[in-house]
Amino acid sequence: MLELQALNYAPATASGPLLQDVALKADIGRPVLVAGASGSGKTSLLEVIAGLSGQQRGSICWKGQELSQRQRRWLGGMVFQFPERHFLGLTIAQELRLGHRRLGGDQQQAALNTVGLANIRLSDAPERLSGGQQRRLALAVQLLRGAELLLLDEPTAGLDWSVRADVLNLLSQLSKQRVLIVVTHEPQLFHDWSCERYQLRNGRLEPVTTLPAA
Ligand SMILES: Nc1ncnc2c1ncn2[C@@H]1O[C@H](COP(=O)(O)OP(=O)(O)OP(=O)(O)O)[C@@H](O)[C@H]1O
Repeated sequence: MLELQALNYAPATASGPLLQDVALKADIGRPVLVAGASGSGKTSLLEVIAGLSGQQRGSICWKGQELSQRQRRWLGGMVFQFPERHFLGLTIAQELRLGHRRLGGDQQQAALNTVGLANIRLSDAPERLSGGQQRRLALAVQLLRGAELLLLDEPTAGLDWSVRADVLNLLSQLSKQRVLIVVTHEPQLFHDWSCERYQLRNGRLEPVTTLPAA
């Protein structure tokens, strides 16, 4: 459903290519996990897929059609590692309405329930939520937008183990109906996750069959 071919990304401000000859396929029901050390290019990869950056070479196709950078911005539901840098709403309710302008109370509550935020106060500022809750809120906005492609940057970073398990369960559930790509520097946390696994090293992506040691 999503297919990247021979992707090269080399912004003018970098001394060399950040992504080189990247190929990847992702489909509904089969989430993709990309592991990589800090600086290997994980966020750059998601940003190019989401149309926040443009590649120099290669193609990104969705359902067999090549997409422009602008079309990718529309398609991709990016959940940043630090969503608080991207919040626009002054309250949680306003933030949710970015995903759906005429949002009814039931839809709002359903989205919050889905991401495990059933009991938060909608009149609070999004910044009052914990880091893990902020990522869930950002995810709820993308679900309300109806994003068919979810791109998650380090969804487990900085969470304690019990919350991590909830996040992994949530991602598994979401991947049954959407194409999902997760990048992480802690792939060991995903050891029993059913997914396609890749390793990113210095901008080069390789499929992996065994996980690196924890
Ligand atoms: N626009 C840019 N211009 C120059 N260098 C960049 C640009 N974007 C990213 N880089 C550099 O490219 C490398 C890869 O960055 P990227 O953020 O994609 O890595 P990452 O794997 O997500 O790292 P981390 O896990 O630390 O967030 C880093 O060395 C970064 O400083």
